[in-house]
Amino acid sequence: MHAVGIVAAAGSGLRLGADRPKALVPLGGRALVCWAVDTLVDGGVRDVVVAVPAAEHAAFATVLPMDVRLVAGGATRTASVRAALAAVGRRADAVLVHDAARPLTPPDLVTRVLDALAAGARAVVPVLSVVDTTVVVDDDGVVADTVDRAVLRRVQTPQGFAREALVDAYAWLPPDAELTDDAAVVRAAGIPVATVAGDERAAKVTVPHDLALAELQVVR
Ligand SMILES: Nc1ccn([C@@H]2O[C@H](COP(=O)(O)OP(=O)(O)OP(=O)(O)O)[C@@H](O)[C@H]2O)c(=O)n1
Ligand SMILES: C[C@](O)(CO)[C@H](O)COP(=O)(O)O
Repeated sequence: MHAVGIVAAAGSGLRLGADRPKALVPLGGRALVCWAVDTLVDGGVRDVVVAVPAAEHAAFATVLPMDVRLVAGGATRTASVRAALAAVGRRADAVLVHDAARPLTPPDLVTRVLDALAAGARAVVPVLSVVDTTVVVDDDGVVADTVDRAVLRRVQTPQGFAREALVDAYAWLPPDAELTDDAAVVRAAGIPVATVAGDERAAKVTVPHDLALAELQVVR
């Protein structure tokens, strides 16, 4: 199977509040985006396209290896992945979409996703169970209900797709649509999404505390 990786790295990182785009923020001395690319490459996905903020192409080109292709991302994650997908050639059977914001994702998660695709899944996401009691809160901040968490899962990346399924789903999606992940795009297009076990180490760096935790994992 020939798999191409897409790294969504064009976000600004408002919630992190750093002095540069989140994907360029250092972790253990290396930009988050470099960790994300390494995860894909170490997991066996050597052809990688990275969606970067249009104005930051040069800065990303400086930190990333020469053979990684850069494309200008969009205003939303959906638009960024759409732009990167346009750069994926027809020779690819599979596409793995990963967040730059998940720097410590172990390569064996990539392997699990690839294995599920090789076994016939057209779309696959890594998921984790919900470990806390989970409630619905009304507009006044009052608990309205307790949810049956046994059926809930937290969704991570990399998410894997048969290339044609992902291309067809994005072609079907209205141009200005914004969904939080790519599994939602293919599901909206009617394609079933399988799951594999996620990994807590694939946690997303969203707020400053997440980066501090990631630094603790890097400095052993
Ligand atoms: N226009 C965008 C927005 C997000 N992303 C990417 O999607 C991933 C997940 O998004 P998130 O963690 O929410 O990143 P940001 O959008 O940068 O964060 P914030 O919402 O705090 O600004 C990140 O790797 C981010 O770079 C992207 O490629 N293009
Ligand atoms: C793609 C993703 O990381 C899967 O969990 C997530 O949906 C990104 O969402 P965010 O709210 O933009 O961080």
